[in-house]
Amino acid sequence: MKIAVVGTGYVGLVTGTCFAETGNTVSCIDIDERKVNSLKNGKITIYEPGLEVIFERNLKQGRLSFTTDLKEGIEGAKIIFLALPTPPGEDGSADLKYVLKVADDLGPILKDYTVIVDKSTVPVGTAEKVHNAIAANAKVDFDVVSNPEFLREGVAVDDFMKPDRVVIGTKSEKAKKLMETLYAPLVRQGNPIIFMDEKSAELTKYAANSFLATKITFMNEIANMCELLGADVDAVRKGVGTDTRIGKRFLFAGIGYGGSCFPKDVQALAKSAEDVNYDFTILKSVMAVNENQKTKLIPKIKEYFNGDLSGKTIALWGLSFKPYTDDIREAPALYNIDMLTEAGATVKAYDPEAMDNVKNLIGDKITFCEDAYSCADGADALLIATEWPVFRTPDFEKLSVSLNNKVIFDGRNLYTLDEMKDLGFTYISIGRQIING
Ligand SMILES: NC(=O)c1ccc[n+]([C@@H]2O[C@H](COP(=O)([O-])OP(=O)(O)OC[C@H]3O[C@@H](n4cnc5c(N)ncnc54)[C@H](O)[C@@H]3O)[C@@H](O)[C@H]2O)c1
Ligand SMILES: O=c1ccn([C@@H]2O[C@H](COP(=O)(O)OP(=O)(O)O[C@H]3O[C@H](CO)[C@@H](O)[C@H](O)[C@H]3O)[C@@H](O)[C@H]2O)c(=O)[nH]1
Repeated sequence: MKIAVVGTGYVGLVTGTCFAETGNTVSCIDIDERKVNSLKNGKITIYEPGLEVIFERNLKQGRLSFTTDLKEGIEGAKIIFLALPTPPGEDGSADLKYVLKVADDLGPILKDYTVIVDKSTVPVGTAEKVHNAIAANAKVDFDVVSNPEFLREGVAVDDFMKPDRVVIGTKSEKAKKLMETLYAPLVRQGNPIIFMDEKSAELTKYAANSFLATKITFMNEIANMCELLGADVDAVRKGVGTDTRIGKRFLFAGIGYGGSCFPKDVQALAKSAEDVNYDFTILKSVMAVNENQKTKLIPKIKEYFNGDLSGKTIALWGLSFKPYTDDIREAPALYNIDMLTEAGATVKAYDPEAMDNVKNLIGDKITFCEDAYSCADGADALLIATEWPVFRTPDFEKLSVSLNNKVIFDGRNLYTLDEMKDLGFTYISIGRQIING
C-alpha cells in the first residue's frame, strides 16, 4: 500500500521507516528543507537505536522517499499520517496550528477516498476539527482517524514494531478495514488493535502519559518521605512493584520526568480539564512536584559547599532527558545547569549523544568533555542526571583520583549504598540514606 507521513520529526521518521519495513511504499513530507535533503541523501536526522539500519535498507530499496512538496508526497497514498508538532501554547493547551494548517492544505489536493490519521498527540475533539478543515475544500470522500502513538524514545523501533496495543479511533468501517490491513504485520503476535470512537482514542493517549507521569511522581514523593523517615526508596520500589496490580515499571525515583511528551501532555490534559470546568487536582500536584524534583539535588550540593558555589566546578554526567537518545527537550540536566551557573559554579559536562544539541542551545555556557573521566578531572563534585550505561560501572579508583573531593550527587540512584561506603565516597542520592565518606 502507498502511504504518506506528514512531518518527519521523531514520530514521523519512525512511523514512515517502520511502515516501509513492513512492505509499504512510504512518502515522507516535511517543510524543513534541510531535514528532507539530509534524509534524501541517506543521513538520518535523529539518534535512535536500530532505526538507521532499517532506514538505509528501505531508502536503498526505494520504499522510502522524502519531499517538501505535500501534493507530490500524498499522490496515490491511501492513508496519510499527520505526525506534526503539538507544542504547548501560552496557556498550556496543545497548539494545533501545525495540524490544522496541513488539514487546510490537504482539502483541495485529495484526489480519491483517503484516510487521514492523527498520529500527533492531540486534545479531544481534534479529529472533528481536522475533518472540518479538510471538508471545507475537499471534493472527494475521506475519513479522519485518531491513532495515537505510544513509542518511547530510545526503544522506539521495538515499541513501534511490537506494540503492546494499537489504538484506533474511528466510526468508519471503511477506514477501520484499511487501518487493520496496514497494522496486520505489527499485531500478528497477539497484541490487540483496540477500536473505539475518535474522542476516546484522543483521551487514551493523554490518560496513558499522565498516568505514567503520576506513577513516577508518586514514587518521587515516596522517595522524599524515605529521606525524612530513614527508609530506602529502592527497597520500597521492589516491595510494591512485585504486586502485579502495581507492576514493576515506571517506579524509579529520580530527578523528575522530562522529555518532549510527559511535561507537555500532563499540562495539556490539565488545561483540557480547566476548559470544561473540571478541577483535575492530581495533575496539578504532579506538575508542582515534578517542578521541584528536577533540581532537588541543588540545595544539597549547596549545603555540602557551605552555601557557596562560587568558584566551584561541578562535573555533570548526562544531558539527554533519558538514556539512548540525543533528545534534550525538558531534560532535568538543563534545569540543573541553569541553577548551578546562576549560583556561580562552573559546569563541565559529558553525554554520549546529546552534547551537540546542548551546544546548539546554550553555546559555551558550560564546558563539553570527551569522556566521563576528563569531565570529572579537577571537578569539586560529580552530579549524575541521566542513567547512561557508561555511568553505571565506572572505574571508581580513576574517579577518586580525578575528582577534587570524593563526592557524588546521584539523581538516578546508579550505585548501591554499600559500594559507596566501601569506596569511601560521600554519596547523596534520591530517597536513600546519605553516605558520608
Ligand atoms: N517524540 C516522541 O517520543 C513522541 C511519541 C509519541 C507521540 N508524540 C507526539 O507526536 C507528535 C510529533 O512529535 P515529534 O517528537 O515527532 O515532533 P518533532 O518536532 O520532532 O517533528 C515534527 C516535524 O513536523 C514538521 N512540520 C511542521 N509543520 C509542517 C508542515 N506544515 N508540513 C510538513 N511538516 C511539518 C517539522 O519540521 C518537524 O520535522 C507530537 O504531537 C508529539 O506529542 C511524540
Ligand atoms: O521509572 C521511571 C521511568 C521514567 N522516568 C522518566 O520519565 C521520563 C519519560 O520517560 P519515557 O516514558 O521512557 O520516555 P518518552 O520517550 O518520553 O516516552 C513517553 O512519552 C511518549 C510520547 O508521548 C509516549 O509515546 C511513551 O509511551 C511514553 O513512555 C524520562 O525523563 C525518564 O527519566 C522516571 O523518572 N522514572
